Amino acid sequence: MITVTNLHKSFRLPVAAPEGPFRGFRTMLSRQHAMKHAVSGVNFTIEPGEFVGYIGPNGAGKSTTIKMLSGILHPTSGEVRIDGLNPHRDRRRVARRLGVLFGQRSQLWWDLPVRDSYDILAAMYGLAPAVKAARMQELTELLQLDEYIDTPVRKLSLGQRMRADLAAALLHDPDILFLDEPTIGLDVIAKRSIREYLRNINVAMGKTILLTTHDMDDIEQLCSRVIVINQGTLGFDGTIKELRRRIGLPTVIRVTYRQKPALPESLTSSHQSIHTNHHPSSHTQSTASSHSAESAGPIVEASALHLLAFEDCTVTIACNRNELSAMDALRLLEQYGEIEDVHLDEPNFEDIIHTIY
Ligand SMILES: Nc1ncnc2c1ncn2[C@@H]1O[C@H](COP(=O)(O)OP(=O)(O)OP(=O)(O)O)[C@@H](O)[C@H]1O
Repeated sequence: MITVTNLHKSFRLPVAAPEGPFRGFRTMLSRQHAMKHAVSGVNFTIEPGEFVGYIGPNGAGKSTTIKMLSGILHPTSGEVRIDGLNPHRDRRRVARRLGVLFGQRSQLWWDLPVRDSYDILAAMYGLAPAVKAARMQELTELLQLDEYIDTPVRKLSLGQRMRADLAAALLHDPDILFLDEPTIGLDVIAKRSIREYLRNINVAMGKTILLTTHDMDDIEQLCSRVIVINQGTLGFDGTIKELRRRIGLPTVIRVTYRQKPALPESLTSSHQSIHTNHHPSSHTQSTASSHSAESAGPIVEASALHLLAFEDCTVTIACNRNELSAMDALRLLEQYGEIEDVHLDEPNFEDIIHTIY
């Protein structure tokens, strides 16, 4: 189990010297310093087997937290415990339980064939030859290492390099993985396969995973729970479903009737009154959708059903799922004519995140 209690990390930074010649040099010599509070009072607990997304905008404090969790940085105050151990003080014992992957930096030896990096890492972890062989076999099957195991790391594609790094993080069979942007820069196909591996590592191998990423599809497809950090403090900790509910962005429902429906006054009078941050995805764009996309105002008003557009036989409404289920909304709409086609457009997860950053 991972516990983080009132965690703080501040960096002391020199204050920039006034404009003028040799500014950089004068800043270096300056005795004036300011404190940068990268992480301020963060608390969370992660249970064994969880797959948790740790997200936030650039500079939010994600990497700093991961570095404190893995013992690379010492907290200014507060506490981190990995199965009761302090990652800074018990670094060796914690290192055996942890696998870490930094997507932007490889832990493999650049000029050596991939296989040689695993030999070095196995020696560093003191793995017995039989144990190492068994691990390599398992990882080769899981991550298809065969195709490039004898290739120098510098010659691998980014997708292959990420798989090779993932194997390196798993070689000593840690219980916990910290993954910092494991899909960064990958194309759609490579992203899909890395996600598949990660899901397997979590479900089949039972590893606990903490994942930081800027790719909201990673979070939506992999994580059962999401923790949001912004300017060093936690803004949300819960499931994606709870996050959707909390933000309350509307679901857009587009209904096409067989004939032009007779909408009641109460509904038509709600036309134009909607303000939403909802940006429908491209495949659902319609006149009504672009209407809603253009108005980036406050989150939808309290009333349950709002008319966004009414053109010929097509009616587009927004409904707040906290107040009315999509089924109930459809039952209401059914009263005004025979429905031919229905399209449901859930709030885009990117939009939800956008509202809390
Ligand atoms: N060693 C350091 N010295 C000074 N400031 C630092 C140091 N490391 C991080 N910071 C600052 O702390 C803040 C948090 O940085 P951190 O790298 O944790 O953010 P992040 O959420 O991982 O961002 P990104 O998504 O861009 O990687 C930033 O303002 C950063 O400039």
